[in-house]
Amino acid sequence: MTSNEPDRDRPDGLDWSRYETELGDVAEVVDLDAARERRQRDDQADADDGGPTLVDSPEAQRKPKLDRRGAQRRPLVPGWLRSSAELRDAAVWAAGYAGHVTAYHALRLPKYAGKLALRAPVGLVRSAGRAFRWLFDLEGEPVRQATVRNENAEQYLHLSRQRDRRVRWRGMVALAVTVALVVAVVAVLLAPMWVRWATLAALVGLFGTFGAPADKPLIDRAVVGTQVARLTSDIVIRALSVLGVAGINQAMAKQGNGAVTFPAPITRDGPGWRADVDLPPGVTVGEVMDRRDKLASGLGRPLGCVWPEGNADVSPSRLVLWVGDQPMAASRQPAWPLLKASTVDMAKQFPFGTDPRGRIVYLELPYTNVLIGSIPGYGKTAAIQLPMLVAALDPHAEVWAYELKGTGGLDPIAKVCARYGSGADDDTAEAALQALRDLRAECQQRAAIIKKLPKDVCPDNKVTADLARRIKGLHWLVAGLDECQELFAHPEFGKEAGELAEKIIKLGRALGVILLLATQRPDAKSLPTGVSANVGTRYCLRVMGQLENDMVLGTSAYRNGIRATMFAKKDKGVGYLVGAADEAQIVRTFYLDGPTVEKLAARAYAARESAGTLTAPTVETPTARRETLLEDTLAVFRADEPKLWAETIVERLTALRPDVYAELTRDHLMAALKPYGITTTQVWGTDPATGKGANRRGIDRATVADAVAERNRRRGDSAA
Ligand SMILES: Nc1ncnc2c1ncn2[C@@H]1O[C@H](COP(=O)(O)OP(=O)(O)OP(=O)(O)O)[C@@H](O)[C@H]1O
Repeated sequence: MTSNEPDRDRPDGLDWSRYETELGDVAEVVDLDAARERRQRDDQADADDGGPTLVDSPEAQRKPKLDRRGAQRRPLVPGWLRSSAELRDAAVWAAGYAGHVTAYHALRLPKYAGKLALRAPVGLVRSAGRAFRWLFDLEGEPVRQATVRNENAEQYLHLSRQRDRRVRWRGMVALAVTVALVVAVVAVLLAPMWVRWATLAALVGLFGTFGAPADKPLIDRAVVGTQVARLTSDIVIRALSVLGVAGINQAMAKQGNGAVTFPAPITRDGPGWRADVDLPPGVTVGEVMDRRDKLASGLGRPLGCVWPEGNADVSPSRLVLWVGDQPMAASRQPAWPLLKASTVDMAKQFPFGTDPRGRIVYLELPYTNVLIGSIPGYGKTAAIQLPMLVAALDPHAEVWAYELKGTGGLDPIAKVCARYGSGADDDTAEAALQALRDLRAECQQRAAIIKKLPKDVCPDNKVTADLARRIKGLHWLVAGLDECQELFAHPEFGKEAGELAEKIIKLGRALGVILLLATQRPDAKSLPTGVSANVGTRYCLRVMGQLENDMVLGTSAYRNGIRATMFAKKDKGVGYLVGAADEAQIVRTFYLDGPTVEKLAARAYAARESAGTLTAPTVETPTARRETLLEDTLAVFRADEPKLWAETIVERLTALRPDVYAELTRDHLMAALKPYGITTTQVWGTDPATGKGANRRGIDRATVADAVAERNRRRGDSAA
């Protein structure tokens, strides 16, 4: 054996003879054929005794073939050109942009003209100077001087001759130009006045341009664009490496940047960049989505620009990363395409929002139910309002709405609702429960109607768009319950409401009854599992935990990487939409402010009026009633009555003005007084019929008196 110790006995420290002997022992002459045979025998023996065998067949080791049948075909025409709404939006943008730039510069024309006039003398002198240098070939002067300094007579002579030749023919050209100029000047002087002015303007423009300082452009910038960094594979890999995902880090430690692969080129996709990424084996897209903020930090972009999504059809580790030029919440959203519509066909899909790439996302109401959830203040009411407005704009659809928080979020559409209730009190909850009971009964009636229809009219045993329009009792019926947790978690009505809602969701779908639910508390108590498990379309805005996420979006949604927990504080109106398409989509709803909703509701009201489908609105009060209601309500209180039951007020009002208040009900009264800030309280009183005392909904006289005073004050202000 060799040793690392040097030989102490020899002067050079090496025992050569020992090394030779050792080498002789190990080195042998190999017979190649014999060795090959031996190896084959050994392999066979290994296989026979269960030793290592080759497990990958030659086919398996070959590079995978491109599966042309299963390959995804790229669209011939880009998406924005295929969608008329997006095309219109792009055209409107282009026209608006061109219009802005034109108007901007048109306004500044006098400024540009003044600048040109100031710069023209400098331009004239510069042009004359250039002409002079050209005429006398002054560019060659330094070279000629150099030949003089070097005393190179032959070279100097050659250059001088060349210069003389040049100056001669350039002189002739200059003479011709001068003559032409003189003729032109005379012609202009003899021409009409406008030609003279036009020539002067052209000359000022020409010399003004020549006279411009290099660092001061003539025209101002009409638009200031922001530079957006390109997304490259290096940037994506760097961002993934800082996420702190153990699987990515380990794979990168072994394979370097090759641990993350890109199955398709990084491309521009809408107003942003799209990167398809294959994460290292064992890493799921969910792990990346959980760290969206770190990803954004690694990419160096605002959080609202970074939208990681999964493509579970390919693999749980296929990440589709879209990085927008602008944060989604800040980017301009097109106007709701139905803003100008006077009527809508509810059977057709309607625009619900836009995805991060700015494309419109559609939702279909028939044959589905909708569940919307989020923590408070992230856009549930705004989201539920859209399908309700669509239903309202279809004059043949019936709309019921209950808003159980009492903030009046759905008040603007109240007048087109066949049933409406708003309040955080037991009465409104009871009214909503009654509505569910009636919906359940409605489902049974509809089932009976459908059963009687001949097969050729109703082959699928379900309400179709045609049947909804033609057959009495089969029209679309859309019922919305905003803040439905108040009903489902109600100690008295909750259980029954949950059971009814589940039945309606299961049955109503095919019968033209569509339930829309919005909740800010998606937990087991406030959202019965039977309801959350059966809803077809789900929209989840920001939530804080996995449980709420899965209650709204469906079991395993969180595990599959569909996580509404990743939405940040600024992502108002942004949520995951599941059930509207094959894939879960990130959608920002179209936001309509109060006055816009009022306008649309007024249009829906008019459409219903002309179609004759206005079902006795519960809130609408005749003009006469609206004018006098406050004073009349105050008048029916006797001086010794600080509070009265609502039904007593209704009785007295009807007695006071039978023509105006003949059809007034307790709910009408409440709804009509609500805009004045008058709400109900529990009032103790005695029932004149039975003589028994009871606690019922009533009104405080002082609040009515305050409302009258406030209204009079406002009228006084506006008159002044
Ligand atoms: N699509 C949207 N785009 C932009 N902002 C939105 C959008 N939707 C909602 N918002 C903003 O979020 C605010 C809250 O919306 P909304 O009242 O619908 O929330 P909510 O979840 O119903 O609240 P709460 O639970 O308190 O009733 C709105 O006032 C609006 O400023």
